[in-house]
Amino acid sequence: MSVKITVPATSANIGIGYDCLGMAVTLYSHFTFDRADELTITGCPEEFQNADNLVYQSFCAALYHWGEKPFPVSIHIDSHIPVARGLGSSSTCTVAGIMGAAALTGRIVGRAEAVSIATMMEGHPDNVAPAIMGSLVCSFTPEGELPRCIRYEVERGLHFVTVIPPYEVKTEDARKVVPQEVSLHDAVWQMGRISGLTRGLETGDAELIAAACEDRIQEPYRRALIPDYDEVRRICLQGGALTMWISGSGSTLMAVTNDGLIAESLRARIAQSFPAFDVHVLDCDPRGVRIQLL
Ligand SMILES: Nc1ncnc2c1ncn2[C@@H]1O[C@H](COP(=O)(O)OP(=O)(O)OP(=O)(O)O)[C@@H](O)[C@H]1O
Ligand SMILES: N[C@@H](CCO)C(=O)O
Repeated sequence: MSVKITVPATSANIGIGYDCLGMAVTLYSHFTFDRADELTITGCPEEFQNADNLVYQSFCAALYHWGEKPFPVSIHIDSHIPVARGLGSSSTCTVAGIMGAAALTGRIVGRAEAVSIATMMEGHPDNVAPAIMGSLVCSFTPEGELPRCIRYEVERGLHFVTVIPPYEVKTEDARKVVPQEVSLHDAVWQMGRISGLTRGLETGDAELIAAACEDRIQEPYRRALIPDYDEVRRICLQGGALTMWISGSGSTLMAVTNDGLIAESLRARIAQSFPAFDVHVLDCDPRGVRIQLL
């Protein structure tokens, strides 16, 4: 029996919600698992075709967590999510490993358990929670407890123009430029806006989305790591986008519109100005991870 696990890309932070907000989008990685005589991994760069592969590491860690011994598998990866661009490629591997292990051993896993195991592996829930649960998720972890996840529906008429530069921004480097302390004024600034943005995305309130999505914690510092940030932002906002944020730790930039034609026009305009970039019009994925028996 083969098992196919499909995991959506995720955009962490959504600008204003550093390390706590994340949204699943309609770009996917597919992972096919089979029991085998020895470990084989195909479909990914050669550097990842070994036992250190994050999917296999996560597969083994999940089995250990359930008190079971790892066993050899063949894993085939068919990923449409670029690596180290701020679209949660590592989370797709983590989530796939857990769900592949569960499916091959006939284990039923709920969202809370999957998020909690995946958060232990990833260190933070902002990508793995929406990758598992779909939609927009706000998460936090009370001291010594499991992560709590609040899931919001996202208005179906919103479109996300996803601009993927050909260069990486390493999460480690992007975290170094974020100041460790914020002023009380900026903390208040963020709190009001995070509530405004989640409600805006839920209801599709264009004015609220545009007004609320202005981050003071990370984006003012991280924009300098993305050489084309200013020009892409100028094109998007002048072209009618409601807002634009850095997806995860970058380098991907994501603009929001409630007008499908503006989304298509922006995609074409950016593709024309930046021929080396990949540009997609994505929607919010409401389902999260899927399991298929082949
Ligand atoms: N197809 C793959 N096969 C094996 N490992 C992968 C694959 N895709 C991603 N990875 C792992 O994930 C790492 C990239 O994770 P990183 O957190 O830097 O970026 P990201 O998850 O793409 O972006 P972000 O966390 O900002 O959203 C790679 O170095 C590799 O270890
Ligand atoms: N919240 C994380 C996402 C990247 O993994 C960050 O912005 O650094």
